[in-house]
Amino acid sequence: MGCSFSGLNALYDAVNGGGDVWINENRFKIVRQLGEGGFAYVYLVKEVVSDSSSALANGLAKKVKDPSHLSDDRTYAIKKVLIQNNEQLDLVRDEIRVSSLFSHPNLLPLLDHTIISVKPTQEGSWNHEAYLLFPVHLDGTLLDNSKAMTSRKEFFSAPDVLQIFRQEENNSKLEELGPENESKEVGLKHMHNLGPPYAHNDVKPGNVLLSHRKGKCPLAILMDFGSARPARKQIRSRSEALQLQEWASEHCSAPFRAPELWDCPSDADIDERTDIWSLGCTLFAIMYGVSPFEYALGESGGSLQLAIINAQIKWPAGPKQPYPEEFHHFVTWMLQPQPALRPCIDDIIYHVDKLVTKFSQ
Ligand SMILES: Nc1ncnc2c1ncn2[C@@H]1O[C@H](COP(=O)(O)OP(=O)(O)OP(=O)(O)O)[C@@H](O)[C@H]1O
Repeated sequence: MGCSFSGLNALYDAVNGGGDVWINENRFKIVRQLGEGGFAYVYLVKEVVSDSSSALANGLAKKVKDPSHLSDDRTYAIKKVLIQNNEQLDLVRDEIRVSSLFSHPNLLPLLDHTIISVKPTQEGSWNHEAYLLFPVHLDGTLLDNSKAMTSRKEFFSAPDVLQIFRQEENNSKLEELGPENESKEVGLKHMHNLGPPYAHNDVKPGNVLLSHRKGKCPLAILMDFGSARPARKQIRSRSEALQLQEWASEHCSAPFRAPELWDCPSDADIDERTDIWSLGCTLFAIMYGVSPFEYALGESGGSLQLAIINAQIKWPAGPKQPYPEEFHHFVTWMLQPQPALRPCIDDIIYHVDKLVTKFSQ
């Protein structure tokens, strides 16, 4: 993936003037900041078109393959990534390359991107900025939503937990798209079933955007493919194991990180079930607002790594349990510390469908 330098000066001047951002031939006005990450800022933007009557036929519409990704009011999200060295540049290029592999209603699509050089660093090498354009979802992440619930001492209802997790309703849309999309699947299954299978590697409530819909359960959209990689790795030496652990410590959020990524044996077959562990932690967090291991350590603290390696799970006690025992068993099943015994995404979908039948009536 090469850098695009089109519109370089216009883009640089506009951004520094605090006004518009150009991504290739399209111009966007920054409305406000939506969030920020490690080296990134995310803005709500509005596409600027010269002739508003033909807005949806021009500009971005010419660029975006799937018209359902275009917004009626021309608002989008732009993620601006600050790049200081070649390693960071490679990471952004990976994020762009990997994002273009997926097309699924539960995976946030990358609509367009540009990488520009901005100014030389003191050492004389160039700094870059990447601008990534996405559909915008203004109802916050699953983390924002579950934190708000927890602070009000409220819980998602049992059927809502299952619907958010399963996303079945949304996927009936897939069946309308044609036979190749006929199987009811969630976004993660789409990634795990690619050839080769990809792992997201950072499944957590902060990486799931929610979009509320009238009379339906919220649409959950997995984002942030910066850490997604081919999932299957054969580890055959101590140094390969340490390399994997080091990579995971930088890319996989600690409270949601699978045990084999904390303490990898020198002879191990790693696969996409690292994501199933994170999915189990995410389901716990939909119910109780935090990862199970942060919950188990509580205020007294302790080693997160040990709690995870020992699969030390604790359930909220009390006479009024918001969720049936089956939900706890389901989470415990996903949090199987031995990866070879952990279920895969097809098992999860089969099981959650049984729970939906039982608890969503
Ligand atoms: N498409 C979007 N629509 C609405 N808000 C968004 C969108 N993308 C990102 N955000 C907001 O911006 C925040 C940061 O985005 P993102 O997680 O992609 O950045 P990051 O640098 O990869 O973060 P991290 O360092 O946590 O991995 C999100 O938590 C979310 O609140």
